[in-house]
Amino acid sequence: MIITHLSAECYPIAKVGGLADVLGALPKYQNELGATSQVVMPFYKNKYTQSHCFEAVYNDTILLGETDYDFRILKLKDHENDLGFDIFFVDVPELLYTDFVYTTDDTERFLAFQIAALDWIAQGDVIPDVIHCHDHHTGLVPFMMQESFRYSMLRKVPVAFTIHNAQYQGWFSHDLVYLIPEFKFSHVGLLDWNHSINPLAAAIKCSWIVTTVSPNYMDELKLSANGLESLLSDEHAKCIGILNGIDTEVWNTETDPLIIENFTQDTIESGKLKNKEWLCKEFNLDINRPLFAFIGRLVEQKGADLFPKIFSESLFGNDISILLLGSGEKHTENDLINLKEKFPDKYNAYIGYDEKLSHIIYAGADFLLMPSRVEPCGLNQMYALRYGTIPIVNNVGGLKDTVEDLYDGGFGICHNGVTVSEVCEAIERASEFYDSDIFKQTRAEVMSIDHSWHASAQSYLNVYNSLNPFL
Ligand SMILES: Nc1ncnc2c1ncn2[C@@H]1O[C@H](COP(=O)(O)OP(=O)(O)O[C@H]2O[C@H](CO)[C@@H](O)[C@H](O)[C@H]2O)[C@@H](O)[C@H]1O
Repeated sequence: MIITHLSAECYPIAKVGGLADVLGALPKYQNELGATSQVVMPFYKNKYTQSHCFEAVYNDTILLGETDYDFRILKLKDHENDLGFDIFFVDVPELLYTDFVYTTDDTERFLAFQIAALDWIAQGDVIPDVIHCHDHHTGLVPFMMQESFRYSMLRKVPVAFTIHNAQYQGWFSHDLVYLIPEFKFSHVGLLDWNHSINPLAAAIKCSWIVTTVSPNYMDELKLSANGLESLLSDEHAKCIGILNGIDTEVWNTETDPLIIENFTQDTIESGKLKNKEWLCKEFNLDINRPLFAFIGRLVEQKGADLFPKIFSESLFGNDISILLLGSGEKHTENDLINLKEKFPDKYNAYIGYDEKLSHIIYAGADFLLMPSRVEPCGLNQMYALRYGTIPIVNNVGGLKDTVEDLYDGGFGICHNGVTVSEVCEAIERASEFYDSDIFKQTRAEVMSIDHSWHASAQSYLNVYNSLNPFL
């Protein structure tokens, strides 16, 4: 079975968030199960693309509205590829070769990506058995495969679509409809949602199957999906939730080259201590206090707007330390920077993106905070568990599917709702747990919870098979 994934991100080539982690792992695990799974993504200007070798496998021109753009399909050279899957890049130098994955003007960029990818796939000798699109940046692919005259040869190819985050939908004005390769205009309604062209909505309408990244998020979307609730309810028969996994080769405390000291379940205490020591030294925190951490995008979805208040209150009332790694909304970043002055030896923040630091924090922290208002799956809590760090989570989405509260015989701390008092109370519970007899035993035990991709990669293969039993 040949599966072609289309995505804007893929780890380790270009990562903004969890989408990249999924694309960097799922194809590898699918290949281990006997499939031929590959990724197609844009060619950005970054450290990875500038330090690796690529070969051009296709050259052509796309027409975007009235403008021609030359493009190439590049393949990462085999001898440089240790990803576990083939990866192809759509190189449209004028639009996609930018320093950042996302910019303020992404409509044309990602349309160019989708059209060039489909042009290349459509002319190929080997048409994939399944095309699997991820998030709104690839949301017009299912529509174009079904409706654009140019791609009529792809009409019978099953197309799966995964919603990693329904908050972002890629809306643009109908004035730009001329950018989409020609289709029967009476079908324009398939692109529309509330008087805009909505790539996420179009993908839900036109894909053969729609998946989300946890079962619970699938249920939640019917009630809250940033305006798409009724569409998801109407289309529920082709919707299914499959829990994300994590790449247990990358996220392995025994071999992780990014952490200060490697450790196993047997050496967890000394291993975590060495990583915590490094963090405390680097960020001027007291090693004897329980260390609470947050890693992620500083946006409302993650509860970040409340962090200044939550942190102030918790640090004032408890003998704890808090360390934050993240970037996002500027006013939140500023508030979080200013807070350092108030609690110089109990709190610190690194505003920015740092993969290595994130690994050390998962390894060295005692607790990981995830007060997300919405969390389609969440990978951080699974990385935390694997690194012996207890997650403190709001009971939503994939967090509900993966974290069981201590009160229910589980191993984590769950709260219901994202308010300052709910989260502060959860932090207090965690501090008490830190001092209890079972804390060390629990954190060693959680390391062996299996969240690897094995089961979920198979679930995706089963889904593809259900679309075409002859695969
Ligand atoms: N400043 C920083 N420095 C270093 N690393 C950082 C970082 N900020 C974030 N990260 C890393 O980015 C990833 C974030 O993954 P998540 O799945 O938690 O969130 P995200 O909201 O991006 O993903 C969306 O897609 C994924 C994948 O489906 C869903 O799990 C999730 O719920 C959904 O919101 C983790 O690997 C984390 O360590």
